[in-house]
This record gives sequence, structure tokens and C-alpha cells, in this order.
Amino acid sequence: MKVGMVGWRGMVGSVLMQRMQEENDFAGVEPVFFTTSQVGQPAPLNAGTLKDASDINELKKLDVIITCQGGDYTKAVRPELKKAGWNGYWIDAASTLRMEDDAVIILDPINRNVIDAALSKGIKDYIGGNCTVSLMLMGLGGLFKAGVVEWLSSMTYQAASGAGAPNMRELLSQMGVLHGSVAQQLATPGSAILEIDKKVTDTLRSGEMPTKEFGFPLAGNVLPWIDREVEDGQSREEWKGYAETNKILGAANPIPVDGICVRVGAMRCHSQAITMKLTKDIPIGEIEEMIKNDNQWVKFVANNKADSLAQLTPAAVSGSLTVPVGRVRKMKMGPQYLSAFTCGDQLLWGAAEPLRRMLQILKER
Ligand SMILES: NC(=O)C1=CN([C@@H]2O[C@H](COP(=O)(O)OP(=O)(O)OC[C@H]3O[C@@H](n4cnc5c(N)ncnc54)[C@H](OP(=O)(O)O)[C@@H]3O)[C@@H](O)[C@H]2O)C=CC1
Ligand SMILES: N[C@@H](CC(=O)OP(=O)(O)O)C(=O)O
Repeated sequence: MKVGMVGWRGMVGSVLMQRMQEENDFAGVEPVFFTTSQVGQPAPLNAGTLKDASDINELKKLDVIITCQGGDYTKAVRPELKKAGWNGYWIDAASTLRMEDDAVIILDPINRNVIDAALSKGIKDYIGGNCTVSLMLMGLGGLFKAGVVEWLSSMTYQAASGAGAPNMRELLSQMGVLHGSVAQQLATPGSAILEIDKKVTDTLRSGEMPTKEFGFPLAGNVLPWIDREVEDGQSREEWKGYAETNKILGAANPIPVDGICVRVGAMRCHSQAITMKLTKDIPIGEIEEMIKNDNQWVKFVANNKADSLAQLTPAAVSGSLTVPVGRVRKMKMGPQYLSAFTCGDQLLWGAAEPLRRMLQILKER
């Protein structure tokens, strides 16, 4: 199988490469590496030299193309390949094609049935889902599959990595500037906290913080808007919650999903506080079983302070495929109302992992 790798040296692409090597995914595959900027330089894995990612004749020779290059690349190249009669499989991290009728959003622990049905129908475009949606479904897939979710609201705490590598760097630089503004006072244990706070607030408002990427300080702050405005006062990130969840599930009767998406100063893990209405009053023990038995990556965290603070945080989860779900309890609104909190690495299940697993599904056929 000839597999083209595009966008492999970017942030998502690097995580993908790392996971593919860890899992020996290149076995039985002839990889061809592409670039938009470094044609002719040595390719990784001793796979010759880098080819031009816009060269349709080279791309046409491939059975599968995996791209983490971004939406502009998808927009420019996918139609050209179609025009040229290419009939291979296109596996993509970008959102561009997700909602197309002839594309499937891939998250196989949740929707392997949808993927298999699409493969049988000859569908060729397999697109990774939005990170927030994929992580919510990896955690709560058991409840959706049991058909007990009447509606769901997700209030998110999204990491800097979702906005890109430069944003992660900017967050850390901002932290440095804030610390620097009060370093002297911090070194003096007796200094007044209100003075420290005032200096920090002044710095946040001063225009001294590096804000080229986010536009605003994220360190010492939260940003309650992600991506562009769509209709009805939603952000595009919030719009994806409903659209992508229901497409991934192949839901005949769409389930209402809505909430507010917020950027916070975490590095690469998105967290979500969930409120759900269940279709009926289900004993909490049964709910726990549905959540924990859904897939091998979900980890149920007991609803107590010690376990929540130790296991249900970006610091605990970063770099791992585990998706902890905790804070699960019936809410005061009534026995059908359930709360939950979940956290996951947005570069793994939120981006790279579904892509490499799709390649494995194709290899098994
Ligand atoms: N960031 C995220 O959380 C998610 C992103 N995605 C999708 O993945 C796409 C890629 O995102 P992301 O990986 O963050 O993008 P990056 O900016 O990290 O990488 C994209 C491309 O930039 C080029 N590039 C230029 N300079 C460098 C450098 N110094 N180091 C590495 N690459 C460089 C590379 O292409 P070349 O070799 O051709 O120069 C690379 O493939 C997004 O546009 C989005 O569609 C999907 C889910 C989550
Ligand atoms: N928008 C997400 C990251 C992302 O790339 O999402 P999508 O794959 O839907 O474009 C975030 O900012 O956290």
C-alpha cells in the first residue's frame, strides 16, 4: 500500500508520526513524504526525498493520502485530485470536508459501524473530527450508544494547542511576562498581595504582553470565544458540537448539543464540564457502568476531591490516550439531570489518533 504523508512535520503531523512509529503502523506500507516548502530534502524513515505536496501526478500514484497540512491545502488539492480521476482514500485532520455528504467523520471506537458502512459504499474521504467533539464522545460514548442522552450541554476549557504551535509558545511567553512584572515582590514574602494583583492586572491591560497569536492575553485570563462567529450567536467551535456529534453518531434523530467554548491557559488538553438530560431516571451505578464499559481508553474517576484533582486534569492526562470522566452525579434539577467532567489530550484522540487508526482499518481490508 502506497501511503502519502502530507503535513507530517507540523504539530499534529509530528504527534501522528510518533504514534505511527510507536504502533508500527508503517509495516506493510510504502510511505511517501510530501512538503509544501522543503522539496528535495531528505524524508524521514529513510524514505528518499521530500516530494512536492502540490504535484498532482505524484499524489495520483498513491493508494492513501494522510494530510495534517490544514484546510487551505485540502481546499486546493482534493478537488484537483478528483478532477484527475484519483480514486484513493483521503484521510484528513482539517475540518474542510467534514460535513460533506460523501465524507465520514472518523472516530472508530464510537462509530466503527458508520465507517464500515461507508467503506462498503465506496466512500473515499475520511476526516478526523473536531477535538472537543471527539474527546466528549470518547468519554461519554457509552451513554450515547445506549440511547439515553436527551440533550447535552458542554462548557469547555480548551487548551492553547487547539489554536496552533505558535499559540502554545505565546501562552508561555505571556506567563513569563506576568511573572516578570512582579518577580521582585514575589521574592519578598511580606509584600502586599493587592499590590501584586494590581501590577499583574496593569500588565494584562498594558499592551506589554505578547498577543500576536491570540490577540489578547490568555495567561491570567480566559477567552470566551473560539473560532469565528456563525449564526444565532454561536461560535463555529460551538456549532461543531451539534453538527459533528450527530454526524459521527450517524444519528437518525439529532440530539441537541450546545454550550460555550472557552480558551484557557492549558497546554494541550481540552476539558469539558457537561450537563446532560437523560431520557429517563437511571440509577447512578448503571450510568457508571455504561460510561466505563464503552471503550478501553475511558477511565471512570470516582466523584471525590482527591481522585478528581489527581486524575481529572490536563496535568494528569497530557500525552496519554486515557480519557478520564468524573464528577458524575445527579443534579439538583431532577433525577434525569446528570453532571460530568472530562479531559483529554487534543493532539491525540482530538487529532492524530483517529487518522492512524483509519489507516489500520484500510490495511485490514
Ligand atoms: N492544532 C490542532 O489542535 C488541530 C489541528 N487540526 C488540523 O491540522 C492542521 C495542521 O495543524 P498544526 O499541526 O497545528 O499546524 P502546523 O502549523 O504545526 O503545521 C502545518 C505545516 O506548517 C509547515 N511548517 C512551516 N514551518 C514549520 C516548522 N517550523 N515546524 C513544523 N512545520 C512547519 C509544515 O508544512 P511543510 O513541511 O509543507 O512546510 C507543516 O506541515 C490544521 O490546519 C487543522 O486543519 C486538526 C485538529 C486539531
Ligand atoms: N478549533 C479547535 C482546534 C481545531 O483544530 O479544531 P478543528 O479540527 O475542528 O478545526 C480549538 O481551537 O481548540
